[in-house]
Amino acid sequence: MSATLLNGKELAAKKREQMKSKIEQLAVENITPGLAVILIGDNAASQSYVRGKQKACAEVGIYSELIERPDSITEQELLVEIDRLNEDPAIDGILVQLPIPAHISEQAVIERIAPNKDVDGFHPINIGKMMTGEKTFLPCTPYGVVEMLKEASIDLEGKHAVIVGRSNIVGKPVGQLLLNENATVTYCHSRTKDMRNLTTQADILIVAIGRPKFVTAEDVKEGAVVVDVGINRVDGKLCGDVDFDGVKEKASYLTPVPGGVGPMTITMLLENTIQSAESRK
Ligand SMILES: Nc1nc2c(c(=O)[nH]1)N[C@@H](CN(C=O)c1ccc(C(=O)N[C@@H](CCC(=O)O)C(=O)O)cc1)CN2
Repeated sequence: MSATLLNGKELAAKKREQMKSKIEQLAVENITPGLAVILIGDNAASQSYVRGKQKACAEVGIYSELIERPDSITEQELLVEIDRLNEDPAIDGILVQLPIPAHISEQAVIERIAPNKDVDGFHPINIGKMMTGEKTFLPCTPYGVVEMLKEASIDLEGKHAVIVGRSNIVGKPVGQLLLNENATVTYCHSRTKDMRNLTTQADILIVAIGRPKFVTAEDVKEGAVVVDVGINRVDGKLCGDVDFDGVKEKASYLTPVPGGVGPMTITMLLENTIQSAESRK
């Protein structure tokens, strides 16, 4: 069997097209959604993701503001910047591009963003709401993963979802979102013993461990749905956390890298920003 590819690039384009009409509706009420992106330092990947966010905003009609600061910025200076944006009525969403320098507390920064402008969905209040199934801003990558599964009409009810990775921005929340969809969820991580015994039981395998080609065909059950959240650069080429060529012969569905989950991350950020602007009404 060769897996059907879950094309995130195509779904992202379709969703962005649909967003344009929502934004036109908001314009009738004199509302232009606004997103502020804070970029610290000169990490090349972060610069590229931020450029992607700005380009996507322009494409659908979201006003975006880029605040660039050097690595030497203090935590206090950054918090003051966030306070200013929290008060700015033209800004519906604020995000600080991660990672940030080690001398700044990531948690302090996340918690300073007003929960009603936290379009990354990282604030503890929004995480709590996600856990209880209340409407809130969902973290963009996990949100994108679930949207891709739904678009392909993949039934999640009662399915065994195994998550490889436990980061705060992907692993933990994607498990929670799948639990909210009535999947049975198991988490694996770097300290898990006999991981293959768990991954081979997965109907749905989500891989976000940050190691190139970590999951191979031997780790996958025949017919499983495999979602690769990894983005690694090896010898100047992008690859995921899944050995694509081997796993595609065993999985029923598989996300490619690039062109899978990545483009959905930015698209769900746009969705959250529009959702925030709609609450101005
Ligand atoms: N504040 C945040 N920081 C980070 C997040 C986040 O959601 N919020 N996620 C990642 C980076 N990220 C968005 O910020 C992101 C990653 C990947 C892509 C993407 O489109 N990837 C492409 C490949 C692009 C390439 O050539 O490198 C793909 O997979 O097809 C978009 C956004 C960490 N930081």
